[in-house]
Amino acid sequence: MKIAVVGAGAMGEALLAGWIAAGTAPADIAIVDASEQRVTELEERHGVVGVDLAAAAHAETVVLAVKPYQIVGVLNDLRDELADGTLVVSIAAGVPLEVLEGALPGVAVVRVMPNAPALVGKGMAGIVPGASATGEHTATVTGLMDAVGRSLITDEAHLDALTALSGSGPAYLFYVAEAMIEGGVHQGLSRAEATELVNQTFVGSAAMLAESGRTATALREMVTSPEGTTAAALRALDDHGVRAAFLDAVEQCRLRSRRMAGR
Ligand SMILES: NC(=O)C1=CN([C@@H]2O[C@H](COP(=O)(O)OP(=O)(O)OC[C@H]3O[C@@H](n4cnc5c(N)ncnc54)[C@H](OP(=O)(O)O)[C@@H]3O)[C@@H](O)[C@H]2O)C=CC1
Ligand SMILES: O=C(O)[C@@H]1CCC=N1
Repeated sequence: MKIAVVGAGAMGEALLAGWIAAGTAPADIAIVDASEQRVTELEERHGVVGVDLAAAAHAETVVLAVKPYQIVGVLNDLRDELADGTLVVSIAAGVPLEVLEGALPGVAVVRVMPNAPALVGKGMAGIVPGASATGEHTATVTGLMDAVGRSLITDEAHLDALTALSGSGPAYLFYVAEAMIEGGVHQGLSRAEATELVNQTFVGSAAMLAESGRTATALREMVTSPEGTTAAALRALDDHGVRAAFLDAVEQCRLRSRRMAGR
């Protein structure tokens, strides 16, 4: 078994589905979850194999995808079961290497902050290798994350801020999409029409950010005709302090990530 995902919730499923879409055989992926029903659901949906933690501990790479407050319990259960040479990856927000490595002395550990678009091969992940992780371990993790999007090797000191942009960021964008759809409904469009208009506007705008080689500012200016409709809309967003709200949201997210670790 190549990969074991411990905690097959929203992000665990996004990663394993992304890996399968990228060519990993489902039989090479094992899952462990507190809920038997969830295991059966994912076995049926993806063809992966449900195992217990002792079996998962013999995978080449064990990905810990439980909630942050559940990690320590899992680490304690895992410690005596881990096979020699197993690489442990934690995707838990806010749980520092100090805690992970303290619970698994001598084990190669890598911290990763992935994001939900890994599900569709467009993820963005931050990677922080622990003290016992070799270049080969880091390359393994980079390979796993690049298979479902892109990755960046960073310092642990920057991981809370990275979480506040790419980790939680998809939720901010879905929130903006929801609000725009609501705006369209308020202006008389059907919900289906508004949804199609907004979803495709996100797809097109994201493609421009990715492919045009231009900055967000240049692209925003391109849409904003002098004395035009967009300028009127952006003025309303500024009047409502939307930019400041985003600055604060990113800060609150970073602080929450820090607080989760008790730092
Ligand atoms: N959601 C996201 O977009 C992202 C999440 N993350 C990180 O991923 C982790 C998981 O988040 P998310 O997927 O949203 O959370 P979920 O609650 O959806 O997933 C966690 C899963 O782990 C299960 N679980 C709990 N305890 C155990 C255990 N002892 N052994 C095995 N499975 C267990 C849970 O079961 P039950 O519900 O029954 O407790 C649940 O199915 C978090 O640490 C989060 O910080 C990182 C980046 C992005
Ligand atoms: O909301 C959370 O805590 C997780 C971590 C990053 C995205 N979701």
